Formats: sequence, structure tokens, C-alpha cells
Amino acid sequence: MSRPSFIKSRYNSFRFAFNGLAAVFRSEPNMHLHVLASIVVLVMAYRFEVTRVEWCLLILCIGMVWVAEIFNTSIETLTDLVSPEHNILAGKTKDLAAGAVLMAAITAVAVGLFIFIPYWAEYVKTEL
Ligand SMILES: Nc1ncnc2c1ncn2[C@@H]1O[C@H](COP(=O)(O)OP(=O)(O)OP(=O)(O)O)[C@@H](O)[C@H]1O
Repeated sequence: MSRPSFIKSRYNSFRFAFNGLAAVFRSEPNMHLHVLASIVVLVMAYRFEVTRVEWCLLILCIGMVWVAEIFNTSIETLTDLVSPEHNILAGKTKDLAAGAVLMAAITAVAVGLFIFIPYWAEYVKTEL
């Protein structure tokens, strides 16, 4: 059997990765919440004209939460495959993965508050 060309195999890698992204969006209600939160944050960042460094921090936080959720979904899927029956270690594995998402989300909220509180305070002072 001939090996696929370099370009074809790279193309397939990207296609599989996008399939994975699409699967998370289809199957995970939590991902819909992350997307909604990301849109709210990006709109606020645009509205308040945050600095270039603040844009970078916000985008990093959004990416961190999305990546954590995608890994969480991957770990849940693998755990269900390996241990469909009740098992303490399977439960611990899923709890750890969910804990990672929570930690990422808490970090993102903390960064968001540090960035936006001064803008909110300025808005309240000048507009209300
Ligand atoms: N096979 C199992 N053995 C033991 N406990 C399990 C098992 N599967 C799930 N659990 C427990 O139930 C919890 C929820 O598992 P579930 O697979 O429903 O995740 P989920 O609620 O869909 O997570 P998410 O909301 O992140 O998608 C786990 O965190 C774990 O504590």
C-alpha cells in the first residue's frame, strides 16, 4: 500500500483536528457556555478599547479554558471507553479532568476582573 503524500497526510491531520473541535461543540453544553462567555469578554474588550497586552491576556485565558474543556471531553470519552462500568479510579480520572477546567476558569475570571474592574469603575464614574 502506498503512503499518502506529505501534503495529503498534513491535510488529513488538520481535518481530524477540526472534526475533534466540531465534536466538542456538538456534544458539550459546557462548551456552549465557554463560547458565550468568550463572546461577552471579546465584546467588552472591544467596547472598552483595552490595551494590546490586555487583549493578549484575555485571548490567552479564553484559549486556556477552551483547551482545558477539550482535554476534559477527550479524557471523559476515553474513560467511558475503558471503564463503562462504575469504577472509583474512572470517577477520580473524570473529577481530575473537570477540576482542571474549573481551575482554568477561575484563573480566567481572576484575570478578567483585574483587567475590567478599572474600566467598569471609569464607565460608572463618567457615564452614570
Ligand atoms: N465510570 C465511572 N465510575 C465512577 N464514577 C463515575 C464514572 N463515570 C462518571 N463518574 C462520576 O460522575 C461524574 C460525572 O461524570 P460524567 O461522565 O457524567 O461527566 P459530565 O457530567 O458529563 O461532565 P461534563 O459536564 O464535564 O461533560 C464524574 O466526574 C465522576 O465523579
